[in-house]
Amino acid sequence: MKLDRKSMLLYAITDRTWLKGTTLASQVEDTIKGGATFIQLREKNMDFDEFVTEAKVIKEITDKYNIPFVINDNIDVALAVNSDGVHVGQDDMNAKDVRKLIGKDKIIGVSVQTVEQAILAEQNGADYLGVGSVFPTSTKTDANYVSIKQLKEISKSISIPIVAIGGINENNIEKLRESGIDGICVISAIFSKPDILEATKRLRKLSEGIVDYEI
Ligand SMILES: Cc1ncc(COP(=O)(O)OP(=O)(O)O)c(N)n1
Ligand SMILES: Cc1nc(C(=O)O)sc1CCOP(=O)(O)O
Repeated sequence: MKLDRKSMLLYAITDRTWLKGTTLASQVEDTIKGGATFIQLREKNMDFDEFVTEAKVIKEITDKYNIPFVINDNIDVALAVNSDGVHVGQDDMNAKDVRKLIGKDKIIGVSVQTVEQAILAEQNGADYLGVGSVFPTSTKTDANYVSIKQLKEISKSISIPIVAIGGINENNIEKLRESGIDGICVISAIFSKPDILEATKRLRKLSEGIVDYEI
């Protein structure tokens, strides 16, 4: 799948913390109906078989709506379900080695916190970058803070699309205007909400207002 910059607009990462009797699949479908443009399946405590089973279910939904779907960290799961790609962090395999495993047509996203990491990730063949944490977050306890100034420097230093991540919500998204990002990436601002579809709709409208390309 070729990555369209506009598909970065509202990037949702899954989290089962707030399932509240429903399924992750129905939550993912709600967020897509509300306007999410990209889905990442992030599972930190799941064995391979269960992860693959879950990923297949989510992929059916993202395929139905033609939304890019990547797997967090686990390249074997990405290969097993033929996801559109993978997202890796600084402590994971680098993009060059990931590319050798998943092939030239897949999407590789890389998390970065510095200009140096961003330039290297682009040189290594990353298709997009996730930059954060731009605000305090309780979703990822080991996240490193990246200022808006650093975010702007990173966006100026590379030509691949970037999303900001970490603690972004309806009240602070405006601070990301003119930071050079192609979209926002959120977990709790969508999945912790009682009405995921409506929360996504509001974030979608707000994210359309802060990016500098035509929707
Ligand atoms: C789009 C996006 N950006 C950043 C991250 C964080 O990735 P990483 O640093 O590997 O941390 P974990 O998500 O693995 O805890 C991400 N997942 N997605
Ligand atoms: C998964 C993740 N990565 C981050 C990074 O800084 O790289 S922050 C983060 C958590 C994002 O969740 P929320 O939108 O609930 O703050």
